[in-house]
Amino acid sequence: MRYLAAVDPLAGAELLGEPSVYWDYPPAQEVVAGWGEAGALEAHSAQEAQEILQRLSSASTVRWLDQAPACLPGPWFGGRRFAAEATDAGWGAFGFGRWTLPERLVWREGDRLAAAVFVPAGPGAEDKVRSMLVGLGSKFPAGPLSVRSEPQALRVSAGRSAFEQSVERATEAIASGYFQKVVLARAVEIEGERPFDQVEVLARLREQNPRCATFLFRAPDDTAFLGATPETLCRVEGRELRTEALAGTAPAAQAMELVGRDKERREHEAVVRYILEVLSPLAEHIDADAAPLLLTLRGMVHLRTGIQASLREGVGVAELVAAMHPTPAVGGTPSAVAMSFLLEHEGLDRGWYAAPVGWVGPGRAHQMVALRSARVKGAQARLYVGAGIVAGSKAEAEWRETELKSLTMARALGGSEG
Ligand SMILES: C=C(O[C@@H]1C=C(C(=O)O)C=C[C@H]1O)C(=O)O
Repeated sequence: MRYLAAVDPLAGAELLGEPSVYWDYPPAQEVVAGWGEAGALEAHSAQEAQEILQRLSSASTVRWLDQAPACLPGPWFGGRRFAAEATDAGWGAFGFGRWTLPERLVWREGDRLAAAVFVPAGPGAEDKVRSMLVGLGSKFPAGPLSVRSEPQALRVSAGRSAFEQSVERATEAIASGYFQKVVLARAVEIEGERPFDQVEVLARLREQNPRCATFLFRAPDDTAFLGATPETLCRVEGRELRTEALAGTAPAAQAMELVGRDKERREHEAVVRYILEVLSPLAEHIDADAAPLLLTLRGMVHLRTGIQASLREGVGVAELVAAMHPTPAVGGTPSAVAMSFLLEHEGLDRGWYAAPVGWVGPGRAHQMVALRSARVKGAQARLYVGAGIVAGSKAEAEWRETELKSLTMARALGGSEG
């Protein structure tokens, strides 16, 4: 690795083109961009995904020529599907799960940027790494990325009546006692006047959503999955775990009422209870906030309960993801019944939406729940949004909530500041 005289990993796009991965989470000062692919691991099932996470988090998969960096976010980046059943060919290249080791990686370390280059081991590898690193250092743009393009008009299509019908079906099933909560999602098809400039979309997402993780993962067919999500599934540092329950939503103007609303409190409590329950066999000690606080985002607020734990020996990101996903913030309660309801009635292949995405390295990992996100190829974007349904949910209000959530991506895709 070497340090760069530069300030913004994303500015590397001016030299290297669209990145293959991007991850920017200001609350933990994780900012990293990657180009190319020195290695990739693909999972075909939840079991294989777990094995890959286990392997990437237990021992170093790379050999550093000099000192290993202390707080690199990565070096592996990827995600997995929400559920196994795949019906949308647009997700095909992402596989069930996929993790990549970029060829070039640039990240923030304190107030500096660091860079690393990875190549497959073999004769001449060391020389290649050193010369690529020198090349990267001498050409990497020094300033921040400048956003240039004009806002563009978007053509948007979404199926309101189908969504509202599913909400009604869900509230009936809840009233009949089949389950207590289910999170219903829908897709919004968006077409731009010209191909989306993914780098600019990322730049706007990070600027407009400083409390979220702005992310991008690129599949081998060049389809990108990107977004700005507020929800951490698990952040692991050795034996220390940080997680959260994030559920219950209101427009920003109704922030003060949200804490007292019964329906939103029930939606939220379902998530807190579930997380505490699944963590209990995995942790020596768990600490949860006594009551939810407001998490304020652009235009909306959520109820958030912060949860920390000391993990038992041998428990890492792989065991956590296997136990926690899907939480009732994106699935439902009881989980298995809600998941089969989704399979039957949601009529949507969520792909990587609402599933764990993030980075992983030896003993450290950060997995977030991929919300407020879209699959983008050329001028086409397929955006995903959902809302928690409990007893008392009204179809129209849930529709409005998903509309509100869709603005995070729509604003960034259209280039508007609003
Ligand atoms: C499902 C989404 O968000 C989730 C559902 C929420 C809710 O129902 O209140 C709030 C935050 C997220 O846990 C989404 O953004 O698509």
